[in-house]
Amino acid sequence: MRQERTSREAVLSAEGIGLSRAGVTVLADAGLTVAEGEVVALLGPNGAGKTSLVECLEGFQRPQSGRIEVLGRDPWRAPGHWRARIGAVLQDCRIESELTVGEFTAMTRGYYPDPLPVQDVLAAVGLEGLHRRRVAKLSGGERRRLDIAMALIGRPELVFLDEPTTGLDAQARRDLWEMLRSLRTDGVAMLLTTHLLEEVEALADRVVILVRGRVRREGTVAGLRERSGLPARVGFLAPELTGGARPPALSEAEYDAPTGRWTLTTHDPAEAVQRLSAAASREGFSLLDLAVRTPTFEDVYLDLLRSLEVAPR
Ligand SMILES: Nc1ncnc2c1ncn2[C@@H]1O[C@H](COP(=O)(O)OP(=O)(O)OP(=O)(O)O)[C@@H](O)[C@H]1O
Repeated sequence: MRQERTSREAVLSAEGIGLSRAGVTVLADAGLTVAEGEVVALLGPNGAGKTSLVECLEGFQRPQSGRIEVLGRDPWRAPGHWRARIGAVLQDCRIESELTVGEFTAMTRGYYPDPLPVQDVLAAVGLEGLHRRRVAKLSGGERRRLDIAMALIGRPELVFLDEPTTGLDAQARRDLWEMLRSLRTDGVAMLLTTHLLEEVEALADRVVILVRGRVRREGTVAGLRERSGLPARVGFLAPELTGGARPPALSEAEYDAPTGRWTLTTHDPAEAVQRLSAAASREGFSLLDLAVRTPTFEDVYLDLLRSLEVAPR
């Protein structure tokens, strides 16, 4: 497997991680690295072992085998001041408290040696107007923003983000991505676990794909897309052609009778469009609503999973 590496210093590295629970192999020889200022997305189907791997990296689970180093320490044995250098947005951390947002934030600041000012951290997640609101009264999306604020309040060098934008509306999600990108520019490393492939495209420098406890693919979004070899699709309407007798240029095209739409599958969409235009003027048919659809990262990921799930380990 080709790996795209960075020359920046690794803040997190793990190799050969093996973990079994109740006689079930959850992780087998899993490993990954995250460098300073790098966002790595950990992807995989439900039950692949993502949360278990992240819990090992956070020091909440102890693997039976392998080596982990996070900010220079083994997370399982690391002291309390190590934890203050790390932020975590857990899948289900929904804070419950009778305190107000401002009081809760001020209290959390007390756990860190050099925390952000209350106003700054609340403004960063768009909660500055809710300073006096009780935490228990926040909406789902507002609580998620508070989870994120608490993960960032200690100026972490590394942040674990487990489905960070769950429950956020479209604008809040985009605002959070923007904020995470600026943290990355400041050198903060992030390990992102998500099922939202749009989020991966927006944030991740590198993607690690875990299937049945093993890392099966690693690379950039662009690199994985390039290696996928998936074709593009060129679609159009040609009202003069009803799918019966077809010009030679459309011999390989699919025709969908209900919509009247033709689709050509090709690895060279520019050439296909040129060939179609030439055929259309030669044979006298129109090319309406012409659209070229290149594979999305979701197409690439699903295709990869299909090939990995059927392939032997
Ligand atoms: N304590 C445990 N006892 C038994 N099985 C466990 C235990 N913890 C995890 N597992 C199993 O290990 C596998 C990996 O679980 P994990 O939660 O790490 O997956 P995941 O990739 O995070 O899944 P999801 O995307 O659904 O959150 C699952 O099949 C799960 O049932």
